[in-house]
Amino acid sequence: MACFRTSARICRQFLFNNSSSTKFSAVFSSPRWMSSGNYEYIIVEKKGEKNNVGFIQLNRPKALNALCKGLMSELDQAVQKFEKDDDVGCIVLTGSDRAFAAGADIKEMQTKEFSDVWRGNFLSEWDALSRCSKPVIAAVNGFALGGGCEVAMMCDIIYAGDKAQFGQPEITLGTIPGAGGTQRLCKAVGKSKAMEMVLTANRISAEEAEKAGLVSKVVPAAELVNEAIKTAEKISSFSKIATGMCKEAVNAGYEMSLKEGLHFEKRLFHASFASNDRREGMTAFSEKRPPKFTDS
Ligand SMILES: CCCCCCCCCCCCC/C=C/C(=O)SCCNC(=O)CCNC(=O)[C@H](O)C(C)(C)COP(=O)(O)OP(=O)(O)OC[C@H]1O[C@@H](n2cnc3c(N)ncnc32)[C@H](O)[C@@H]1OP(=O)(O)O
Repeated sequence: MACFRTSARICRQFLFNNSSSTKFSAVFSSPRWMSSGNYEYIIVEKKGEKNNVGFIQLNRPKALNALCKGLMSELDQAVQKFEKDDDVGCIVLTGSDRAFAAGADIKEMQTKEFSDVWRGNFLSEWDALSRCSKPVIAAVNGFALGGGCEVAMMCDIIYAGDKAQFGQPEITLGTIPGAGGTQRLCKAVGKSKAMEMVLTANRISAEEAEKAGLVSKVVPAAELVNEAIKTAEKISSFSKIATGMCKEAVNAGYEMSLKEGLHFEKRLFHASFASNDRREGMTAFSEKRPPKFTDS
């Protein structure tokens, strides 16, 4: 509500100063005004004692956070906004108690034809999440199915509430996962479990997901978001250059041979010696005081 009052005040002030209608329409059509926190499908806030955690909550409860075009485009916008925000060191992405996201919007996809998705390269534009240089924690309660599970796997860490369920049920719809479900899932849980999940549409529980390596922590559902924010605050307290390098090195390991990955890691380690934060971190240790990381 506060953000709406601010926007309204800005508009009143602008209108007072600029009476011409062309300028009026410029204000209401300007992307900045539209993306000043007025989202239809998500809630976007900064959280943590130092306001250094970017918090995005999928908020389309009537459709169990089904990933429609509007939601995915708002999610893309919000991730890009936090990517550029120097105060934010880590992002938390969550849904509702009942659903993180029950998949891509089936009703929206139902009428699409092959030529639409092929020529339009459907889904290719929504990659801000997987390209984000800052760590992203998925806090999953309830259903993470299809595209919902895929979005969670685009994140760097998955925390699950104890009632969470993960699955790739696309085969029940006569299709297959289309945003990493056959690729990232395989790397996370191994071929056999991944193949079983995509071929049978069987869901796995939070405990099974943790046992299989898809999830790094299971907590009581009610504590999930706070636990994720706590971890995000800790990550945000470190050097943003070092956390970005850690994320890049781990993800590069997915794509490279061990030899290439070790080389890439070593070169990033060497590069960290060019940062003020590395100098500050090692000096603070020797002087027995907490470091003050300032690189952004
Ligand atoms: C930075 C940008 C990032 C973006 C990333 C982009 C990529 C990611 C997205 C693209 C992925 C492409 C490939 C993926 C494809 C899919 O995901 S296909 C869908 C896979 N999911 C499913 O098959 C699950 C479908 N839902 C269900 O099986 C059930 O709803 C349920 C989850 C088991 C819950 O059942 P129940 O408790 O009985 O509730 P319902 O009555 O079924 O549902 C409540 C309402 O929600 C609607 N709904 C649920 N899921 C969807 C959905 N996937 N799409 C659209 N709508 C859905 C459901 O229809 C109900 O609504 P009403 O009918 O209006 O009451």
